[in-house]
Amino acid sequence: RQIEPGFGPPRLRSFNSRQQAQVLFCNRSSRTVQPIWVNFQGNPEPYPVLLPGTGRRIYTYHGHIWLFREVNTDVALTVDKREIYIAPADDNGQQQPVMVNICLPGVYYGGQRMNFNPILQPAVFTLKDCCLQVIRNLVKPEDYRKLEIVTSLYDDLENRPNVQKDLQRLALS
Ligand SMILES: CC(=O)N[C@@H](C)C(=S)N1C[C@H](O)C[C@H]1C(=S)NCc1ccc(-c2scnc2C)cc1
Repeated sequence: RQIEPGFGPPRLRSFNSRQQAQVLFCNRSSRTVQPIWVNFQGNPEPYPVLLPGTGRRIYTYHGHIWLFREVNTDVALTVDKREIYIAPADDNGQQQPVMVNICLPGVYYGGQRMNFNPILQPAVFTLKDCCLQVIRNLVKPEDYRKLEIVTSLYDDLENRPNVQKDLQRLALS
């Protein structure tokens, strides 16, 4: 990826292909998922949420970039083990939609081993990440430092998932 001189860091952005693609967003997780479209300027645009276990047939375009987050917490979900999803070119106009299986990290839903009770699949967060998510849900940020825990965990709690931070990281990867 060549870095354009003087235009700041590279940005991940959707390609304006105008080639329509029909996909099926499938929320195979126990969380409420917010699809986020990375627009042509590289800015994240949130779309309507999908409740746990629901799907929705949507129109997007070849080369458009999506990522999926738990609503309110921004916890990252994955599609085929990846953080971003790029809508595929339409296979010569056969309009059968492409499945987009949105799962918690570490859960893979696809290939031959389709597990038909996907919602029960265990998430693969570390115990620490699970605990940080729970504490962030219970404690207001201004109260984190009242908790009698090792100070390094204050930083971990304050270092909550963030879409902009992840887009910058993904642009460099
Ligand atoms: C020229 C162009 O590409 N414009 C963008 C704004 C368009 S038309 N986009 C960007 C993404 O590729 C999706 C596409 C739009 S806005 N498609 C309509 C649409 C509307 C709602 C949804 C969603 S996502 C979760 N629930 C719904 C209803 C998905 C797609």
